[in-house]
Formats: sequence, structure tokens, C-alpha cells
Amino acid sequence: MTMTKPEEVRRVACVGAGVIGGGWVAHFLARGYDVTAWDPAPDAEQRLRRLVDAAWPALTRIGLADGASRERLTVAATLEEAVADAEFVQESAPEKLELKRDLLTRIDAAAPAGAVIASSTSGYPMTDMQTGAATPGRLVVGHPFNPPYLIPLVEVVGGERTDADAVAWASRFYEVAGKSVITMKSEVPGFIANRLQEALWREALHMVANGEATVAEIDASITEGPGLRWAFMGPMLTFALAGGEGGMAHMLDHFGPSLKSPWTRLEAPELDRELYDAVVGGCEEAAAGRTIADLVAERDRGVIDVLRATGRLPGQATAPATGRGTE
Ligand SMILES: NC(=O)C1=CN([C@@H]2O[C@H](COP(=O)(O)OP(=O)(O)OC[C@H]3O[C@@H](n4cnc5c(N)ncnc54)[C@H](O)[C@@H]3O)[C@@H](O)[C@H]2O)C=CC1
Ligand SMILES: C[N+](C)(C)CC(=O)CC(=O)[O-]
Repeated sequence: MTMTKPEEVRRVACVGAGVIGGGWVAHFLARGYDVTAWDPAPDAEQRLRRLVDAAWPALTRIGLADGASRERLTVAATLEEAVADAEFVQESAPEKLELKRDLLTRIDAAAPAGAVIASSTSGYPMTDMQTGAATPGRLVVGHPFNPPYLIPLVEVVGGERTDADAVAWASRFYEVAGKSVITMKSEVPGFIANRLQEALWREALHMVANGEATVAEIDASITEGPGLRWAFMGPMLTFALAGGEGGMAHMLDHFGPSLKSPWTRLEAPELDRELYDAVVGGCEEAAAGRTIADLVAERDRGVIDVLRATGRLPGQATAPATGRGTE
């Protein structure tokens, strides 16, 4: 399959233009691409243009690419017309397996031979979606986060019949298009971030169902607690700092035994030597030469920046996210 170099792509098609498809359209326009969109809903074009208009001020504030313009959006009358000369296609139709299978089969039949086709699915493995396609080798998952025009992460993974070249191409293309990419080695259910979010959400729903915590308490427990750290330092390095000077190794030695109970309740992984070493080693790698003191200073600066950014520093105006006024 001959593909346009990721750096030379100019024309992108977005199929499905709701919350995520519309967000992708806004992102690609802001990055200077020509975008053709298609969505079967009768009011799709008005909704899409409203979404792009609403996103544009934020996109302008963070900086538009040279030549970026809302004028470069075309809304096509048919799916076939939308993808006819696309160099890359992003599918963002409803999360229904049969619908995605049929749609990806149609996109594959209509798109130019060299175009990679990505699905925004938030959970289906590509292996299950590519079954009807004549050229399944170019079908990948490109899972974004809402809104795709502001949240950098895209998780990229192929199915059993996807060519490795298509996965590598998609990862590079998203990077060129300004995204932060994790290229996954295998089709982990829920990918990486949603698997984590799902674990959190599952427990949140249990707590609400059992009357153990309110929705507001659950949200506050994250926005006033760990969420402040997670905006700039992931759960692994954050917990490494819970071990003080001893880092992750001390954290596991200290808290591992007492965490056995919640881990068991959640169907615990066995904390064997291999897992222990992988977690400690992974934290050392992620620290990339920074000492614990460096990381503590970085975390503290980050927390203060997030507090400032969300209007929660003393003397700042009301923060809509928390509803708390100026002291
Ligand atoms: N909403 C979210 O937070 C996220 C959603 N996703 C994924 O993005 C995809 C789209 O989800 P949303 O944008 O949230 O849904 P949505 O309901 O906002 O938009 C879906 C759009 O698809 C259109 N559509 C219906 N049938 C179609 C068809 N046969 N072909 C093309 N378009 C069709 C609808 O008219 C609608 O505009 C799903 O796969 C979802 O799992 C991924 C990341 C986050
Ligand atoms: C709710 N969701 C599973 C569709 C969320 C995602 O897939 C990613 C996100 O934006 O959090």
C-alpha cells in the first residue's frame, strides 16, 4: 500500500460528526488541513459548524497552524464523496459494533488505496470491526479523548489483520497533527486510559449504588485530590513520591501489605517479583534522571499551576468547576 508521507498529508475525511467527530474536525482544521466531513443526520452540518465555531476561540488562543481556516471545511452529501480523495479517514460514528463494521467496510471500499482509516471507538477491538473490509490491513483504532481538539492523547492499535506499517503510519500522522500518541502493542480491552478510567468509574458507581458516596463527593474526591496531581504526573510516579526518599520501592514495601485488601476486593494482581521490579523500574525510567527532590519540586509547581489555572488560588475569582467563591 503506497501512503502519502504523514508530513505531507493535506486532506482528511471525518465520518460521523457528533461530539468526537466534530471535535476531530475542529482539531484538523486548526492544524491547517482541508477537512471533508460526512454525517447522515439531517441537522449534522449545522451542529458541526456550531461545534467548530464554539471551539475556534480556544483553538485561536492556543495557536492556529499557518493557513488554518474554518473555510477549509467541506460537508459532503455522501460518504463516498467525503472519502473520495482523502489521505486519512477518521471514523467517529456511534459505538455500535455492527454499525462500525458496515461503515468501515464502506469506507474501505470508497477511500483511495493509500489512505489509512482510523476508528475513534472507545472500546471495540479492531479485530472485531475489520471483518468485512476488503483491505483490512489499513484499518486502525485511533482513540481520542474529549475534546479531541484540546486533549492531546490518542491511543493507536491495530487488529489481527492490520498491517504494522499502517499502525506506524497512523501514529506518526497523529504526531505530525499535534497529538500525543501511545502506540499499543496489543488490543487490551478498553485500551490503556479507558481501562484505568473504567476501573475508577466502576468503583464510583458501586459507591453511589450503595449510598457510600454522592456523585458530588466522588467528583470532589478527584478534583480536590489526586486529579490535581494527575494533570501533570501519572499515578505511578505520583505514588513513587508516597515512598519519600525510598521512592516506589519503599512505597510498595510500606503500603503493599495494607493495600492487599482493596486489591483483593478489586480482584488483585499478584504482587510478585516481576511486577514489583516492573513498577519500580518503570518509575525510575519515567523519572529520567530526576531525583525525588526534583520530582517533588516539579509536582508542587504543577499543583500550584493547576490551582491557578482553575481559579482556586486565594484571591482568584469563582471557579465554575468547584462553585467556590473568592475567600
Ligand atoms: N464521547 C466521548 O467522550 C468519546 C467517544 N469516543 C468514540 O467516538 C465515537 C463517536 O462518539 P460520539 O461522538 O460521542 O457520539 P455522538 O452521538 O455525539 O456522534 C455520533 C455521530 O454519528 C452520526 N452517525 C449516526 N449513524 C452514522 C453512520 N452510519 N455513519 C456515520 N455517522 C453516523 C450521528 O448522526 C452523530 O452525529 C464512538 O465510537 C465513541 O465510542 C471516543 C472517545 C471519547
Ligand atoms: C466515556 N468514554 C468511554 C466514551 C470516554 C472515552 O472513551 C475517552 C474520554 O474522553 O474520556
